Amino acid sequence: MMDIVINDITHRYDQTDVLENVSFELKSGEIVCIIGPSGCGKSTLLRFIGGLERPTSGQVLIAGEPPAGSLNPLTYIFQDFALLPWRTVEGNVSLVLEDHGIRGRKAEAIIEDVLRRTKLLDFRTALPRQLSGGMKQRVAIARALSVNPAVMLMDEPLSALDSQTRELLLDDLVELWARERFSACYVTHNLAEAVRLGHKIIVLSRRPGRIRQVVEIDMPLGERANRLAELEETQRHLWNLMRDEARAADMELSDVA
Ligand SMILES: Nc1ncnc2c1ncn2[C@@H]1O[C@H](COP(=O)(O)OP(=O)(O)OP(=O)(O)O)[C@@H](O)[C@H]1O
Repeated sequence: MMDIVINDITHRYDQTDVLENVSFELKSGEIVCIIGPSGCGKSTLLRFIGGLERPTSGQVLIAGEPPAGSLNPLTYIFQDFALLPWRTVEGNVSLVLEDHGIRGRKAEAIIEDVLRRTKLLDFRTALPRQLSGGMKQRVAIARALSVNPAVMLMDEPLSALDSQTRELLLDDLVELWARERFSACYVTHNLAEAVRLGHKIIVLSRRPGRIRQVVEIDMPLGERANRLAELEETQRHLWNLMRDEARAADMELSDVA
């Protein structure tokens, strides 16, 4: 069980204030979504949580232990899948295991396990170019699961997909969560995704990103697909919070261009 405490993070790059006094908790078994207008610091925040960069002030505190045998407690999943085109599905998964010195029988067992959990067993020898976008992202998810992460750090993982594929993968993620109760910090522009997946939704203001509101949703994840009408109200509330900020951020970006 591993919880993450984001404690009063403030950050600036050169002249740019990016984040201001951001604090929240990511509890084990919870999906926390982060939404906010373009450029408000969502990806930056995720990099701090993953330890890729350090904030100007504030800390990311880790409480508890990652699961036994976790090779990489904080594991990213990106929008662009980041698969090696010349490696098969299983070859792409085995690559991260090789990075951790895991080969042979042990690697095969892990690969088989994660491909089963992501319903990719029949595609193990396929190359990325033979796969749809949705399947590629499933491979990326399988690869992330193979290191037995404590928390998955997901940066717009479904944004490159068309809306039907996105819907299918949302279902997959919900099903996976129902089985495994993984923890995730999930950055998205898509409010519909946030209300389908988030136990907690952190709404950031435009840059410098400050927390405007933390919206908690009690409805079990597994029921949400069938109770969209009830979620619509929350989604509208989120959009009301975001609209002015998004519009202002939009104007700012068009000035620069
Ligand atoms: N390495 C860096 N050096 C300087 N500025 C940076 C760096 N990385 C990000 N920024 C700036 O910090 C701000 C926040 O960027 P970030 O990518 O975290 O925002 P975001 O909310 O994820 O944006 P989007 O929703 O468009 O992906 C932006 O103004 C960006 O230009």
